Amino acid sequence: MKLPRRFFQPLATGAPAPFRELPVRLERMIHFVPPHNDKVRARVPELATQVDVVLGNLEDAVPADQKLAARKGFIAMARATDFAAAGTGLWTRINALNSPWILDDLFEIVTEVGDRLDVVMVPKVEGPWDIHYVDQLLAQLEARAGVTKPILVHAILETAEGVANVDAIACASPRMHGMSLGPADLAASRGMKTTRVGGGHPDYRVIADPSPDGGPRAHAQQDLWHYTIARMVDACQANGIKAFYGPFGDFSDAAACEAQFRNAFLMGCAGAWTLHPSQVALAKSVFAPDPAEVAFALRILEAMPDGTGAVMLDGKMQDDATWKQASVIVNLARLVAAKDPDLARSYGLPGAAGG
Ligand SMILES: CC(C)(COP(=O)(O)OP(=O)(O)OC[C@H]1O[C@@H](n2cnc3c(N)ncnc32)[C@H](O)[C@@H]1OP(=O)(O)O)[C@@H](O)C(=O)NCCC(=O)NCCSC(=O)C[C@](C)(O)C(=O)O
Ligand SMILES: [Mg+2]
Repeated sequence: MKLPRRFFQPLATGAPAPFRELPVRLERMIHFVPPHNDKVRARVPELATQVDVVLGNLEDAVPADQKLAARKGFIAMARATDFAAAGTGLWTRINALNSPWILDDLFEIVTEVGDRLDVVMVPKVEGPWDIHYVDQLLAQLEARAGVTKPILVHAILETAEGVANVDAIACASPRMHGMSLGPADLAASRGMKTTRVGGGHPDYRVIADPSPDGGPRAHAQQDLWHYTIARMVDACQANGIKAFYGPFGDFSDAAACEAQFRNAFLMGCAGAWTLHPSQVALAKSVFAPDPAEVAFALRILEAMPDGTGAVMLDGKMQDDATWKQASVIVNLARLVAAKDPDLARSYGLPGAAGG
């Protein structure tokens, strides 16, 4: 273990000092763009005004013979749009650490557009050693390219070993931005018997006891991802970083996507991935608090100005702990309101222009 005093020191001479606190940003959706696809890439300037994060994907879903085109396409799209001015994050998902592409992914991207890049998403992270490797390499490349803002690292939790090491991954470096669930690779790694990208399975359920009359037995489908999301959220929140639900692959089933996103939101996740334009509106509506919840949370804060004591609101006891829950909701609502004038109005909170 590194000594605490050395934790925040840059890992290369000339590299920027790591952030002490994560920049506070609204990240309801991480929108995946295939950068080798010229048609989709042409839409990026418009997308940048509609989503919170644009991610250029270099890893799975990019054919092996298109890997170099995807990397070049990402560099071109990073240059073509001023994401920072739009208040939109620019991320890339690099290839896996054991692949033939990762070194050039990082070398070329940090050298060419490192000053525009907010976060590098690292797939198939198995343990803190993977984060240490990327951390050191990024510091060397930042120093060489003269990058002044530290590039953050986001891990995908998508192997059984990664889940076993989730706590150590979350605190492996001050560069850690957060983590996302990778349900497809995780299913394969665990030997789960599914063929889906996220979401539930009709056979994963509990059923009621047989009834004496032999009638049909009630049953309820359970959430295959509950355990992993809970572990991920605890590991992330304990270390002051953010947890995200990952992808939902059935674009035709908006209701199931919404339910999975909402469970993750209620459990503590900050956002989810959007792989198709149809999922953007879903993520926007799910990962912002409900106006009625915000109104009630504001009443709690108002009723307990210093956050201590016990009061009754509508027959419900409020105390220091519900005040903290209310603060989580109101702080998120303020972040959303600053970006979304319609929601600002429905929350009764000041928007970007202060009105
Ligand atoms: C699946 C695909 C090929 C279907 O693309 P399509 O063109 O066949 O679909 P469409 O329904 O016909 O598309 C409608 C329109 O939207 C456009 N479009 C379509 N997608 C996008 C997009 N993302 N962003 C912006 N625009 C998009 C598309 O170009 C088209 O435009 P048009 O109306 O002008 O013709 C396409 O949606 C796509 O490439 N999406 C991203 C896929 C991806 O990144 N997958 C990897 C992440 S999931 C993962 O890796 C797992 C994980 C974590 O690792 C683990 O669990 O293990
Ligand atoms: Mg994967």
